[in-house]
Amino acid sequence: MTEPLLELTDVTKTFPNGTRALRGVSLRVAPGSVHGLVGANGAGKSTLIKVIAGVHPPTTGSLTWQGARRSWRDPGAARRAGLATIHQHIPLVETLSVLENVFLDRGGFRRTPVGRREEFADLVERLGYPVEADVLVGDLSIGARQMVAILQALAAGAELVVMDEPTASLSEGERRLVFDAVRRLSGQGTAFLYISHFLDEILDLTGQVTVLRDGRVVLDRGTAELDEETLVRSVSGRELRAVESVPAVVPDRTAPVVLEVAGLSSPGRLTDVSFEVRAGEVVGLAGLLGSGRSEILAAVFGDDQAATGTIRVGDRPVHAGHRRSAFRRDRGPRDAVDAGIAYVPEDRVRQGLHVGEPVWKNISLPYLAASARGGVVPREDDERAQALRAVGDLGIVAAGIDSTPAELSGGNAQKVAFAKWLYGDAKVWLLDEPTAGVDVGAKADLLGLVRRLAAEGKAVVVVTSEFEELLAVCTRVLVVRRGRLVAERAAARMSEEELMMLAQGLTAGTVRDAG
Ligand SMILES: Nc1ncnc2c1ncn2[C@@H]1O[C@H](COP(=O)(O)OP(=O)(O)OP(=O)(O)O)[C@@H](O)[C@H]1O
Repeated sequence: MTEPLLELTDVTKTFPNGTRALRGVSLRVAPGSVHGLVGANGAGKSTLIKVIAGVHPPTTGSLTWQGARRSWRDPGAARRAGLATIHQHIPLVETLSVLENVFLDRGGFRRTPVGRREEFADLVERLGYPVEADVLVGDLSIGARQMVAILQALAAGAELVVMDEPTASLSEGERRLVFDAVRRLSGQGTAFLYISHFLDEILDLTGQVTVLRDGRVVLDRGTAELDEETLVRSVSGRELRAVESVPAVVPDRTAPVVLEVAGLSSPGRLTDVSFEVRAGEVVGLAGLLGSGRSEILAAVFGDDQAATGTIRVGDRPVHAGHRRSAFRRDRGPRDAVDAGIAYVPEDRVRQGLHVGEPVWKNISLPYLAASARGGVVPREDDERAQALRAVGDLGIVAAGIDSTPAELSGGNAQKVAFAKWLYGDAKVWLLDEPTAGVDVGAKADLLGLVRRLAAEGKAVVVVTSEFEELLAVCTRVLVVRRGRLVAERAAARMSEEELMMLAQGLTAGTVRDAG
């Protein structure tokens, strides 16, 4: 190997609560390489990149950057030395333009110097993806924001770009754009440390892979010598059952309709969306990012004040009877929960977790509310037992159920937010990107869980960007485009390619025009 750009030697990190997140990690990243970093939820990936980026000082061990031993005083020091980190939630300023965001680090963004436009044009040329300088970042798709974040890294002179799950909520097309950009830039000499739970991406994109498990490197190998099976085994430490091996639910066409949505509209978002879900059905909403698929779930849950239309759970109307608008934010979600709807939003960690409360309380909150409505106040012992069960069912890695979500890895916090709804008495489940951010083992567990819910007679609606997953877990798929339902298929009779075409509106002959 040529002289590494970055070298970590025997790095350990112990948090104040005693968690040993890194237990002697060594890693070498070559200049201009694309280096994959993978591992199960809680394996230590985020902690490692925080050490690299100067957010956490290592407890012991050393970091060598461009041949010199360094210890970053703060993240600014790492950035100035040529190390950029792009996190999943990209901290761009929505009210500023692309140009202003790209040069944010240099300040003075209210008056954009003329030279910056030329520099911007050069950066865009290097990236090989057309991004307009004057568009507001708030108006961009997540994929385009990734591109802006990459431009920002280039503008800061980054030689190593650390990308933390860059494609987690991207559509297939957007993923390809990110891949192309990474390949192109690495060809020009920029190195990437690429973190992803999508092992096919890792195999496709990287030249070298490091696998972490329980804070240790368990595999470090050239990608050409790896296959998916080896990688899966190394990440999860076990043989995985494929999702397909969980028996699929065969829908019963005579089963009662549990959820009925009729004429659901919301100005600028949704137009006349109508569908039914029977007991035991898993219905998938497929569409590109921004198609309105998540908005449908939010509106059904009552989280869209402008929405109109009729929603029923069994015979019970939901969100009815308000004069000004059928859906009032203050009443909507409560009425939905009372009617038996559980909603796991995409951004569940921010929307669904109380970060200051321990894990066991987070898991028991809806259960507590339901029990209290029934006149029974659960004992703390019961709530703790419930939480322990959830930790076992979902394989949540935490020091204990008294940890707070802030002390958990991203994927494990996702699982806590999910677990929160598991033991309630919901009849309808609305799941937005249920497997986002979770590792390959937990993904299979969660999908198995969705099937179990259906087998218990629940009505489930799932939104996911991963079409393969959608087809594996759903009985029926509705395709959403520009806020309308444009096609419906039995999942068993549909291929991923067809789904992709429909979502993009490419088969005009078979799809009603979405207008
Ligand atoms: N601030 C913290 N305080 C205490 N423990 C922490 C803290 N941050 C992370 N941990 C613990 O360190 C371990 C590694 O977490 P880390 O976030 O690095 O995992 P990860 O591999 O990035 O997981 P994911 O794929 O879920 O993002 C976990 O056991 C986690 O609970």
